[in-house]
Amino acid sequence: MADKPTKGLADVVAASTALSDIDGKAGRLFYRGYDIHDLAGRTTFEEIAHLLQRGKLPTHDQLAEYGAELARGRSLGGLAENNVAEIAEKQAPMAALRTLVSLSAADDPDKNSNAADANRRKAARLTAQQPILVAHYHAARTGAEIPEPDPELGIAANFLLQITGRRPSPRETEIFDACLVLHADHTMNASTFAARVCAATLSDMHSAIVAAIGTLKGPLHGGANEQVMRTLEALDPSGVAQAVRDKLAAGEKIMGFGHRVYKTEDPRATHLRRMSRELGEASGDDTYYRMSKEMEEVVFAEKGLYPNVDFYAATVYHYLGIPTDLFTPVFSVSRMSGWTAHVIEQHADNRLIRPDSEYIGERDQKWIPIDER
Ligand SMILES: CC(=O)SCCNC(=O)CCNC(=O)[C@H](O)C(C)(C)COP(=O)(O)OP(=O)(O)OC[C@H]1O[C@@H](n2cnc3c(N)ncnc32)[C@H](O)[C@@H]1OP(=O)(O)O
Ligand SMILES: O=C([O-])CC(=O)C(=O)O
Repeated sequence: MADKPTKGLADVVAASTALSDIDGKAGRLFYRGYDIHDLAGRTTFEEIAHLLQRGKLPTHDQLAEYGAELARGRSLGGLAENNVAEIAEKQAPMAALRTLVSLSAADDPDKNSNAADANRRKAARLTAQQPILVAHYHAARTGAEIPEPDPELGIAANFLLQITGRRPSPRETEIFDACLVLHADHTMNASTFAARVCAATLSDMHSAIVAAIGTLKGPLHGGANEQVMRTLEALDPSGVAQAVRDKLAAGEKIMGFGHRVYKTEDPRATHLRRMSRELGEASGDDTYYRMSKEMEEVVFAEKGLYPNVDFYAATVYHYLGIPTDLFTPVFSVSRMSGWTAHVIEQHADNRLIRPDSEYIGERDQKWIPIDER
């Protein structure tokens, strides 16, 4: 046993996985051995969810079958559906999703089983339901009519349709699909680790996903994409460089920069930067893209830090018309495919995850009766 803990478990190998792999020095990411650069823009999110949850990139027939399973699985359980309005009144989006997924467990036909086939079915249902939960939440708080999912469209296009009320263009769909592909899995990130710790007690998949959602929510993890947009909105476009230098000088962290594993450019940021630029230019006002580029240059010059996946995702989502407080929920729509695959993997070859701790408190304390303390 190591004598000293590694703060934040940095560099500790906490699990074996066949799902994703990162080369942090070279800036490379693989899903089941496929380079993310070969997948983004060429495969749909549904294909990636199939790859992660079912082990292989699907054939046309397998994809049609999986797509039908997703379509059947997206109806929300009565408990979640009947309570979404009150939840939307009282909870911010990520807290609401945590609650709604917990409620949806009650209506899942496989809720009492961790068997492999039950887990596979639950993984598909959770993946299908997450975008619908976000859309229902958004409709409940805005009072908007939620368009029915179009059976001709995939998860990416249907999500944009339901959130914006407008049918996305083919290029917008392609870009958003690529975003979902890019966020699907990422080795032992904090939310996935939380899911695996929960699953390793032989608790059920919904409980593990609730743990994961609560973990993704934090601004040091998935919550950073929303904070990136809030930072951009608060900055004066003509004073970006100085404002960033001032924040750094004051010891503030700049959201969307830095990563535990990547020591060079995050390969996903390369795609997201390009997409942000394209959408910004197409919108006729690429101010936020240009501000982001300037921030990137200053943060690199001052701290040698690279943008992570959350940085350019923020402006991409903004240009796609997604409300800022739904950016982290969008992350959860994608990462659901990876989380559920990790729960399947954990249950298939399980051992309780229970690390040790270093005791740093007082020792040899003398007990004193309460009246004498
Ligand atoms: C999907 C994702 O989860 S991607 C990450 C999303 N999170 C963010 O964008 C939040 C901002 N970034 C960060 O807080 C960190 O870089 C993390 C959480 C991503 C990684 O954290 P760690 O590996 O623990 O690195 P840690 O926070 O210890 O940073 C190391 C050093 O770099 C500095 N640093 C790291 N990130 C940043 C940042 N974004 N801005 C300014 N300084 C930073 C730290 O202050 C620290 O400096 P010090 O050694 O002088 O104290
Ligand atoms: O891997 C991490 O630490 C954070 C994460 O989820 C990602 O970058 O996608």
